[in-house]
Amino acid sequence: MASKGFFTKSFLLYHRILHRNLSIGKLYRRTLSAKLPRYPSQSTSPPSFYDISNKTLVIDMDEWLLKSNSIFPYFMLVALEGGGYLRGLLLLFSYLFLYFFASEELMLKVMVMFSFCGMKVDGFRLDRAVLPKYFLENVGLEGFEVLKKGLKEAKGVVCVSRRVPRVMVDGFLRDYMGVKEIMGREIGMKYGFFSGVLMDWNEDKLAQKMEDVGGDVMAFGSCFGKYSQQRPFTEIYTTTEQEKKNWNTLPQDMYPNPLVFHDGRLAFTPTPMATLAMFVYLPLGIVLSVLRSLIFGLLPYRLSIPLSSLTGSRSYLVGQPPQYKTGTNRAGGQLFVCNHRTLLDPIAISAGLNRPVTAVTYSLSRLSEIISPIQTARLTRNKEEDRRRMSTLLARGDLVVCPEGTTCREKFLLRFSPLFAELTDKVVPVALNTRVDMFYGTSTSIFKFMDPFYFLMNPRPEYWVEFLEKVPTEGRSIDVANGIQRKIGEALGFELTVLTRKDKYMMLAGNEGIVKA
Ligand SMILES: O=P(O)(O)OC[C@H](O)CO
Repeated sequence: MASKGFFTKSFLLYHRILHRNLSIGKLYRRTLSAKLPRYPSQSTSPPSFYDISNKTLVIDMDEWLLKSNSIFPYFMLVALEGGGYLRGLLLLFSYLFLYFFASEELMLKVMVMFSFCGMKVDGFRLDRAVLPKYFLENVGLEGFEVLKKGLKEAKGVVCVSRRVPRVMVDGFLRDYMGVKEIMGREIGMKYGFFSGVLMDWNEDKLAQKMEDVGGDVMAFGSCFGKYSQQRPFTEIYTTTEQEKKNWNTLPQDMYPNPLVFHDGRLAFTPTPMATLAMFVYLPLGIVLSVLRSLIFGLLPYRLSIPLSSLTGSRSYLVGQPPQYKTGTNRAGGQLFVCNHRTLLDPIAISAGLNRPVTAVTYSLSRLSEIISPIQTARLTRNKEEDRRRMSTLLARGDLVVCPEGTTCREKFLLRFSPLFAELTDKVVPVALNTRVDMFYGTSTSIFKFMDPFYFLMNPRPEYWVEFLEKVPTEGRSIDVANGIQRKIGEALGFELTVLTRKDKYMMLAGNEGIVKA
């Protein structure tokens, strides 16, 4: 009897909490939007946005900066990239289940729980390595203009994330938007792990922060309760999701800091439906990946290229591959110098030439070496030793070198290490590009050996190979290397940088990317 009473009470309590979450949460949002003045979406700047030198801007990231209010994809990225497929699947099912009856707050708490519970705090880098790309792709130009003006002219700018926890937005706001004052909800931690419990929003902390920064406060996106009651804001601007649909997306060339590096396997925004589609496709993707690996590993190119195109992959050869001819070089073979998109670059070049080549690498897993259809040789990062190894290989036949030393996913070229220019009289620059639609075939994680399989797991992976005019290697090797970087950059329309492998690994993985020889 007692237990029956207990269950009845528990059920009623559960029902009351659910009902409160369900109705109050939604009502609050409606009242909030209805009360506040709207920022007309067709206007390029808010009405009295002239002199803001004595003002503090409080910008709600979710409501004002981002175009779409849907935050599920960011949690799915954390779950999949930080936890794995099982965690992703749990998050997806719980979301789909709760979608029809839970309040926004309840959904948020569940998403945080499934994405973070048990994840290590130390070394959590998803906010810097993975999430910024997706936030950037969702920034509305109109909202961004306000932030940009604020950062340039206002007394202070505080960016607030009321829904997405601070630990997820910090890297994006700090590294890519240039915001220094960031406030968001915290996630509980215990013994160095995230507990997955989402803490309540701390209005007092925000009020204190605004007091510290000083000046009149202008709010964008949402009203900030306590503070505005004590000291009314000078202006409040809000907008609706419907209005934001008409906003423009921030173009890539307007990113305050360019997105050169990012990590993570997913190459699409994991909305609930897109994630579901990926899970359904996954078994077929694995079969395709194995099949394509076997095709390229066992068959000659004249058969493997048409056969793999039957499986959906595409390769394009632009320009005429150089004729097989030795003599002009001091060494025996030709030296092909390419930009680096994936581990499969040398194979793509070999297929374009329709003859075997040797590839030099810095960090190839044993598995990749074993299954590689072309010969590979390791470099050591010791200049003299690498020069000796490359010269020996070049004397034996054609050699492919990727002087960037690491892959780059975006339209940028990293610094070209000049050692290759000291080996031979002429080199053949090769411009490479790839396209993936579901998974990236590169990573900085410990599962790097899976990189080529992920590339081949895409429904329609694509490779472009363009052989450029031979270039003489006269003059200083660094000038030759820069000249070839420029030529490849022009061919691809990519931007040149002086960034290195070390820069990439420091940013994405927190190490220098050094692999034992
Ligand atoms: O895995 P990445 O992107 O560091 O590139 C690996 C290169 O192939 C090293 O030679």
